[in-house]
Parts: sequence; structure tokens; C-alpha cells
Amino acid sequence: MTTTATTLKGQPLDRAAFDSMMRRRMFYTPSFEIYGGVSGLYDYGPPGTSLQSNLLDIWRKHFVLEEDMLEVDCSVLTPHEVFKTSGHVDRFADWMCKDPKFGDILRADHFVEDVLEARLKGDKEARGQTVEEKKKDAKREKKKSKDQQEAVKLDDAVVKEYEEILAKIDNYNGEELGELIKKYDLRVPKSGLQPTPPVAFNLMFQTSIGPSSNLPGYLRPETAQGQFLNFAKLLEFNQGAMPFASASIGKSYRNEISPRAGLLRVREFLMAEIEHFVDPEGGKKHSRFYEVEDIELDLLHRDTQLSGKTTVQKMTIGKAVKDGVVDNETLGYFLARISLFMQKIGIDMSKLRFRQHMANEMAHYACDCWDAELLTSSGWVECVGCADRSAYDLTVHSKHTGKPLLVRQRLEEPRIVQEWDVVIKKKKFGPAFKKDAKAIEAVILATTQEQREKLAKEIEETGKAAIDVPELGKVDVGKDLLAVEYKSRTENVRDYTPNVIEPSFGIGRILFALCEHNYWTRASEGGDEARSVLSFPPATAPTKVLIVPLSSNDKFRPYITKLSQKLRSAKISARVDDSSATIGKRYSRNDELGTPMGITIDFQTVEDGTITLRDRDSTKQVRAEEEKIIAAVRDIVNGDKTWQDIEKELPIFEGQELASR
Ligand SMILES: Nc1ncnc2c1ncn2[C@@H]1O[C@H](COP(=O)(O)OP(=O)(O)OP(=O)(O)O)[C@@H](O)[C@H]1O
Repeated sequence: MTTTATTLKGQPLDRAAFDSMMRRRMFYTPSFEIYGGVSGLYDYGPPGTSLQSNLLDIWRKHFVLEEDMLEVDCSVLTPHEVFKTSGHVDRFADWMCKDPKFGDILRADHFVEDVLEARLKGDKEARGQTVEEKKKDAKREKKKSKDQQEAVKLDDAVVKEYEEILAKIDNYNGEELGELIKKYDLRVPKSGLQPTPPVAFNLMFQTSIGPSSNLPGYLRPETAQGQFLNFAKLLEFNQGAMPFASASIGKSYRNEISPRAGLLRVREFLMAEIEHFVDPEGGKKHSRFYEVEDIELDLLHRDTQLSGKTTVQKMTIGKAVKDGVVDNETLGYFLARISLFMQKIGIDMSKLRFRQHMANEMAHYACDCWDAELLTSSGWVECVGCADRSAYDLTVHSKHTGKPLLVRQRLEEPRIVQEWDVVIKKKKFGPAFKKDAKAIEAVILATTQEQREKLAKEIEETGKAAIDVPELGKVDVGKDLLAVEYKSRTENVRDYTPNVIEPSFGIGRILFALCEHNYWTRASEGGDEARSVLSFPPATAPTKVLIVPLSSNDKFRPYITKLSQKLRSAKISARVDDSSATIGKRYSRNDELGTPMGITIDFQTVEDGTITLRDRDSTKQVRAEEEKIIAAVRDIVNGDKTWQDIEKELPIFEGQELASR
């Protein structure tokens, strides 16, 4: 699903030039590079680190502070038992295949996607592109193998089939991917052979905890489990009040089969995750939904993808929830809040869409899931997963440990409850399923009322119920082992397992997309090479102000020192560039770092104490007394004013005057 990427100003994005700038300016760099590097591991340099901490700061304010979330910081090292119970040991896997000749390891879905996309591209070329398009494609494809470039015209029906497969590529399991490889004779370009059939590869890094190696463990692949295991303590901390959310920012680790596309698929990455615990009764309403219901989102529904299309529907989140497109208010609330967050940090909103997961794609625990995807030069990339994890995690951990992970709600008036109840006939159930009995029982007990109603119907019609168990797949449970009955009972205290809505942010992917979305090139005045600019909003920009003295003249020093001190005490990050490069060069170096404002100290400063303030995007300048300029900088950084406001308030300064002094 690749789409041509453009810069902020609509120019075609030159990925090579962009990457080279990011490396040159040390936003990020391969880890252990002087030892040859390890794929999928990156270090952030000073601007990358600063950008990341600004993103996290905004994230904390936007989510944690705004919603009184309970932030925790849990262990990365996790004992085997936890991930066995959560289903990760058995299910947290991708499909892997191998080039039979050279032994290169491939991620099966990516392999199918790449070959089909290359064939479609070849078809497009064979059908005739404009000369301009051909040139562009040839340039982009230079690095690819001959096999992938071949311009072969395909039948219209085949093109349609390929497009349909690509639209639902995330929905195939290993067997189905294997069938696609055979059916369409998909070959690895390097060897010209079909790869081996896909096998599951677990993505968790295994280790052992302690010197005796008898406590096997894993590096966590998500922060969520730590939050679930602390649920009872967090509920108590919150004085029993529901709903509430916990949040956590921390590193996660996944042994990705083939890391690619820079920061987009790495093996160690920073996640920011929220677990919002909500009462499953009453339709998972959210008390602040009214605040966001008019926000419009681009939604890509699962049915659209299944029909082979990728057309989004623009819809307010209010309507989406009302029409059942998005399952419930709480899920909808977070989708809208994610969209507001993206806007705040400076994402190009025309490059954001929300894609619903298809049934097979959904994680084993989820009952509805939407990904916030951002368009990058690598196509649409999932940057935030927002899943309704139902009561799955709390239920399985509670079952396994015997510790209640429940909410006890004291009812003011006793109430008669009519509900679907599951009765497991233990005497027969245990012997029938032996070692699997526990796992099957946990899934049955975790079912919602709606699911139980369906099970009752299924048992009535077929004499058995097909239960989907994480480790085992579909298991048939006969009516001699399980009954699902509609019963009445009186309740004084209501115990329930909360459902969990989980927005899960990959900070590295967001950071990368943010850089691409804010990147553009400006023609230089001298006519030489175009200069790169990163137009981050002031709140996100790694450094807010550049201080440049006109020259290395000693007269400027006291002004630099004083100005730096004042900006420091106003908590505004500033850097001095007093190198010997021309002012133009120094400014353009900082345009590449995304520094939104520049202050120049020149001979007029020495005469009358005025300084200039330059706007990165328009390169316009104003001139005023130091205090006024500092106030303007503070207003821009705090988001109280824009550059356009400042231009109206302070006298415009023509830059050429600087050079003539
Ligand atoms: N290998 C990775 N590198 C960087 N970020 C990642 C990686 N895997 C996941 N993430 C981030 O963590 C978020 C939540 O993880 P989740 O488990 O939903 O991802 P996922 O569905 O496994 O991603 P994908 O399908 O792309 O592998 C993702 O939206 C993404 O931003």
C-alpha cells in the first residue's frame, strides 16, 4: 500500500536526502556502528533525544495530566509464567520464511506484499506512464533487483486480485500466506526461487533471570502486562473509584524478523501505553465523550478493506459510535484524543487515518481495534494501536494466580440480575481436556454477556460450542461439558472484571513520521543546492532559539551571555552558534535542526540594545529591545502567539542591513 510521499510543501520527498540530513544532524544513528552495527537498533543524538522528550512531555500533559491517569514504571524483565498466561508465549509471533538458496530470512507477509507491489509497479510501467513518472520510478528503483523492476503487463483481473490481497495483507495467517506464495509463484528476487513455507517465529527475547538460570524470562514486548498485574493496587490507590486509567512510558523489545525502514521497525523501542479500565455494563460510555464528538476522523472500516479497497470515510466520532462503526464511546473518545495529540505535535493531518483491524489481524485478546496510521515514505504505518482488550488480561491473570482482579461495587439497593451464566461440568470437563482444561475454562469464564448469549444459541442449535483458545485455536465443547443458562439472582454487591481500552503509542514511529511530515526544501538564494528545513511547531522543536552573533567580535560577548541567561531562566532552550560560518549558513544549519527562531546580535545591539528575531519558516525578521524579543519568544513557545502576531506587533527588520554594517 505505498503512496508517493511528499514534503510539507507538496514537493516529492527525496528519502535519500532526508535520511542523509537526519544522520548528518544526528537525530538518530545506528547503534554500535563502529562495530558494524546491529540491524534494528538505533541511538538518538542530541536533537532526536530532545525531540523525543518534548513529545513525551506533550503526551504526559495531553493524556496523563488531562485525565488524572496513574502513571507507573514497571519492570522490563518478566518471568515466563506471566507471558505464558497472557498468551504471548504461544501467540506473539510473526510468519517467517527463508530463501532456500541463500538462507536469507524474510517476514512472510512483507515478502508477499513486496513482490505483489513490485509486479503492480511493473504492470503500471508496461501500461505506459508519462516520461516524467518513468524517470522518477527508475531513480527510486535503482537499488532494487532486476526481477522486481521488470515491466510486465498483467491481466486486469490479476491486477484486481493483487490489489485485493494488498488491501487485506494483515489478515492472512501463515498457511494462507504460503498458499499465496504458491498460487502466484512468488519468488525471492535474489535467488529466483520460492521461499520455504511460513513458520511462526515468536518475537520475544528470551533470557534467564538470576545466576542459576532456572527462572526463565523475557524482555517485555509491551508495557501493558505490568499495568495489569498492578491493577488491584492501583484500584486501591484510586480509592476504589472507577473508571480510571493507568499509563506507562518505557522501552519494549521485539526480535523483529527483518527490521527495516529506519526507526519504523526496530528491535528496541519506546512505548507510551494507557490502560483505561471501564465497567463493561452500560455500553462503555465515557463521561467526556461530548467534548470530542464533533471531531472528524478519516476512518478505514474493516469491510472496506475486505472488499479490497482502501478508501477512507470522513466521519465525526459521534456519528461513528452512534452508527456502530466504532464499537463504543470510550474507544471513540481515545481515537479522537489521539487525533488531537497528533495535531498538537505537528503531524500533517492529511496524512493521518484510523484503520480498523480485520478479524484475523486482531490480537488474541481484542474485541475491536483501530490503528492510527501515518503516511510516510514507507507507506501507511501503524503508529498507535487502540484496542478494546475486553476483560481478557485481568481474567487470565486472576485465574492463574488465584488473586482477585475485580471491582467490588456496593449497591445502594439490592437488585435482581438476569444474566447468562456459564456452568462448566467439572467432573467430565477435566478428564475430557486434560492439561488444556484450565486454558479452555479461562476463556469460557472470560466471555461477555453477548458472547454467552451466542454460545447458548450455538449449543442449542449444534449441541456444542466452538471456543477460540489462544494456545489451541478453536476447541469444540459439547453440551455434556458446558451449559449456558439465562438466570436471575439478587445482588447486594456487584463484582465485575473491568474491560480495558488500550491506546498504545510507538514513540519512535511517531517521531520519524513527524520529521518526514515537517521536512521540506527551500531554494537557496545563491542558486546552489536546496536547503532542508524541519518546520516543527515550537512546542516540539528540539531547541527553541538560536543565538547568533554577527561575528566573533568581543563586543558581542556580554550580550550573548546575558541573553543566554535570561532565556535559561525563562526555561527556553537556546543554543549559541558563534562559529565562523556566515550568518546564512548558521541559520540554515539550524533550519535543518528545526529551530523555530533565531536571535542576532549585531553592532546596532551594541549601540541601542536592540536585537533581531528571525522566523525559521518565512525567514522574516523583526527588531526590538531585548525584553520585547524575549517576551515574543516566550509567547511563541507557550503557544500564546504565532509569528504572524509578532510581525504585527514589532517592527519588521530587513536582513540586508546586517551585512552592510
Ligand atoms: N518493531 C517496532 N518498532 C517500532 N515501533 C513498534 C514496533 N512494533 C510496534 N511498535 C509500536 O508500538 C505500537 C503498539 O504495538 P502493537 O503491538 O499494536 O504493534 P503491531 O501491531 O505489532 O505493529 P506491526 O503490525 O507494525 O508489527 C505500534 O503502533 C507501533 O507504533
